[in-house]
Amino acid sequence: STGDGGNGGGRSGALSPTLVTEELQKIDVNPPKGTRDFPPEDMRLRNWLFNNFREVSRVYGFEEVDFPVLESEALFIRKAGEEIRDQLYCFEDRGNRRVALRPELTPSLARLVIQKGKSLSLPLKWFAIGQCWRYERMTRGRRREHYQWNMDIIGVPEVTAEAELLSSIVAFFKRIGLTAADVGFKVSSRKVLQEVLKCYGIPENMFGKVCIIIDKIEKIPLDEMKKELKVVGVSEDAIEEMLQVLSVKSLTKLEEILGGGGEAMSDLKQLFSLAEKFGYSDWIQFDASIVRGLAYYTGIVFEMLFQGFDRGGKLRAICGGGRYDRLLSTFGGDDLPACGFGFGDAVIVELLKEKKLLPELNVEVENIVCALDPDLQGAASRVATILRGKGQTVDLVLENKPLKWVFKRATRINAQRLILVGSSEWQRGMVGVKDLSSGEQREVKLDELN
Ligand SMILES: Nc1ccc(Br)nc1
Repeated sequence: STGDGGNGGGRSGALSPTLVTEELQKIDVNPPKGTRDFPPEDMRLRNWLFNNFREVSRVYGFEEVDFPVLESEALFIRKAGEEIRDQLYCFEDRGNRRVALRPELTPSLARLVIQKGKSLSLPLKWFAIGQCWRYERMTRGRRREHYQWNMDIIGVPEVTAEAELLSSIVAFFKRIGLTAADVGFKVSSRKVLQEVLKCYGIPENMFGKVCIIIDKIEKIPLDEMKKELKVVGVSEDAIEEMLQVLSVKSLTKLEEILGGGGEAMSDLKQLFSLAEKFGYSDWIQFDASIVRGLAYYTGIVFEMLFQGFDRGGKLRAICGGGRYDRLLSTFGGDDLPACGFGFGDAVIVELLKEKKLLPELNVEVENIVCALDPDLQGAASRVATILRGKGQTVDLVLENKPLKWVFKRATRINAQRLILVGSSEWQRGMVGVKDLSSGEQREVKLDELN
């Protein structure tokens, strides 16, 4: 530090009375409610997870992007009643601007695409890993931040985009040891319900309202739900058929109800056919019920959509995504076909714990270098620099410590070799090298050290 020894440098020198008072107040050393620290052992797991996200994104030819965690609040204020709006982590900054910590990444991506406009050559295949926020009353004790991996394809109207994204998530699951027996994807299309509603003359602008009511299917008695649907103008027959469709778990059955001519059926058939070619048919199933939560839980209205789930049925959705062709125009841009998913860092870790698939990630270093007396600290620094120049990891002992302490540290940091810089050896251009697994000890010429 180039601290001037003043109060700011935290070094010796007269402390002003205010600092003395402030210094004495004990601060809360825990992170803010709903947030996490990542000490080394947790950071190793997070890096392992994110490196898998990144490796899949790289192999699929996606480019990494990022955006500010702080955005204008207006980016996330869409239709009223959306859960994401109620939980927005928003405030007024010192310039009296309404800002918010991003609750999701897709609106920022849409903003950047609009900003870049015609300068972008389509299709875009972008990925991001970013921290997202929500402000929930802590009564529910849930987290207020998580990290999300997003992959988005902009400019491809065909179902091939959805198929490609699903393939990338399957590739990720396989990389971390999960199989189709552990997880799957429920796939559907909002067009399924739309076609049913259309048959009964329900206008498309009613879709959101109907979804919100249908989403209560497991929370309120059926006749209560039917009553609410009737209030918004859905007939008894339409309700019966909708409920029948919502329980359908196979494309064949769906075709019997909808007939083969509609867009929903052709989209879904194409997706399932592509899944077979990609080799992940075992991972996906049709499930109209996921359409229920469309209208509000993410704010982005998906056309075709998918949701990764654990087959044990104990956990919340692992990931979710789909097509959102109309998002850009909600921000005043020209619409472009868009498709993407979000994958949080919490549920997947819970699942890996349950499956005993969490990796053993120990700290390890190749060398610990120690001067045997204070006059050789410079020599030890030189040895460390030589090894580091060869790309080796080195923990350099920075203080005059007894050997017992050095061995203890070597064990704790899982060092493979101990390099001892002693006076007589150094005179002869040598250092002591001890292999900490075999115990073998030898002298090595400095210029032969590798
Ligand atoms: N959207 C969102 C943000 C933060 C958390 Br934790 N969960 C969901």
